[in-house]
Amino acid sequence: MPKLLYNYIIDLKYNFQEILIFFFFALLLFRFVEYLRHNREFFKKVSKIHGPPGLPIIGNAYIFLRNSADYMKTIEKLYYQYPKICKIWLGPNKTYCLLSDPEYIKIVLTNPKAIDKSDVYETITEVFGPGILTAPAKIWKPHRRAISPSFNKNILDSFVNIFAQASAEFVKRLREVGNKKDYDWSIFAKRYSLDVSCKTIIGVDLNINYAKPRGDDLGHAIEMINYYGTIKHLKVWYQVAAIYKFSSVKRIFEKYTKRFNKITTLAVGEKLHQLKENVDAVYSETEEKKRIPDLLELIYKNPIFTEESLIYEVNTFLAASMDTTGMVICTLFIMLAMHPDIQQKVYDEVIDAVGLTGEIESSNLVKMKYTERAIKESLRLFPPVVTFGRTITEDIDLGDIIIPKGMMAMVIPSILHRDPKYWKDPLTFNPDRFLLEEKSKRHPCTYIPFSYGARNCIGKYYAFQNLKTLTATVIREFKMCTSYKSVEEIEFSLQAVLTLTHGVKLWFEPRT
Ligand code: HEM
Repeated sequence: MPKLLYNYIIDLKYNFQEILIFFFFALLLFRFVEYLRHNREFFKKVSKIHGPPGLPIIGNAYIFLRNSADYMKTIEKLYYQYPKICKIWLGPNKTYCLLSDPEYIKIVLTNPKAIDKSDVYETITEVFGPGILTAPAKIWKPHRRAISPSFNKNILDSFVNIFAQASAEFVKRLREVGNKKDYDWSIFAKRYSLDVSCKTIIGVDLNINYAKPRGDDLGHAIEMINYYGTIKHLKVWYQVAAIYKFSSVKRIFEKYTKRFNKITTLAVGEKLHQLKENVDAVYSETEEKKRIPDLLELIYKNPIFTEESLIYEVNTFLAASMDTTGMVICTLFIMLAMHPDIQQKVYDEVIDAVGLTGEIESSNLVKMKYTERAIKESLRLFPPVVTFGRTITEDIDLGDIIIPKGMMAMVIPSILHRDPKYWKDPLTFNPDRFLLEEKSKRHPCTYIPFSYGARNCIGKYYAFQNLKTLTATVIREFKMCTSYKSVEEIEFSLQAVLTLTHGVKLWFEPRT
């Protein structure tokens, strides 16, 4: 090839590359300008909400390029730096407002324009399907209506028997390993919680393994899903589909998602088969009295549910109850261990209500008012659901400011519950904050461990009955001890459910 022609082709090739690059950036700029023009109204409204200055395209994402323990500190800083409401940009389609004013929180959480969940729940939906925790408003409404009657007081009180039996198993295990100081009690507590959930929700015993927690598939799968789901969400680079697609995080996450779904699909399928076979079963009066129908049995006949949607709901209940309740068990026991005087009061109340060996029933749980206040105070300092969010589907007027349609509202109970503006000596563990006369002095949205409004936690009463039963069973036989000295020492990180950074430093000494 003559040299001249060769040079000409090389030049053309490079020019062609330059032209391509030029067009690529021109297109990007054009799309960005179009995006700004199209969303002019939105940006105008958003600009009235204060927040940290953002960079073009990535907004405030640069602030969060750290690990999840630092995320909490960064968000806390923003919470106090921009009072009442703070705007946070995490890219062109991710505009959040962090709400810290209780009245704003109430307006949003009770607003029909804020029923849909925010993008924080995408990963949970991927795993568990659109159960009522994550479902969009049009599925959520009829499903919640159909499920709610099964969460009535009588039915949940009938579960106390199951909680008491499982608590006795828990205590049996404590007798064997309770004095171990380096034992991972969070796994143990979560196994207890999963065990009772399987028995009350699907009515099956999946042989949740207390003795060898890591060997049990279902519980381990949920933990892995939580862990890798959080990594996926918090590490900004995994938001780039191409990076996530080829990552080991995706591979492991999918492996455990499959494992979890295989187990629950099988269990629900078998249970539905059994229910359909026994549909005409007639029970004698005494049998009927003894029978404790599980939640699946109570809802499966409703025609709005398909077998697939029942699996989604069961998945949701298992996931929503295991880690939350498990974590409260740990933080409540740590708090009691750290405050021997309060532990003694709970012990005295339990002995008054049920004696040293009496059976625990719903009728004596009602008497445990101080224990209930201790659980509430523990939920104040350590709300297991660290954050929750809503997508705003129409503009919401907060009185002095508007949250525009398309924004996502976030609430962080773990920060709100320690805000000195609403809580005197916020880091002091004091169950008497929940005496009626004290409670009536506060705005209802200064304390929201179970959220607020139509999409609040459906399992709140269930959780209290369960926690009271377990606490009463354990405290009758053991003194709870911890090496934590103060609330300040107990750090936690921002995962789907609160996780203690330095572990659960608990052990149990038999009462003699
Ligand atoms: C102490 C334990 C618990 C805490 C702190 C807790 C907390 C919460 C919170 C904060 C929400 C709202 C999340 C949001 O707004 O996005 C929620 C929703 C939910 N929780 Fe719980 N939960 C607990 C136990 C349970 C239990 C035991 C069950 C089931 C047996 C359960 C089932 C649900 C369900 C199904 C939802 C979704 C409700 C809806 O959107 O209609 N939770 N929970």
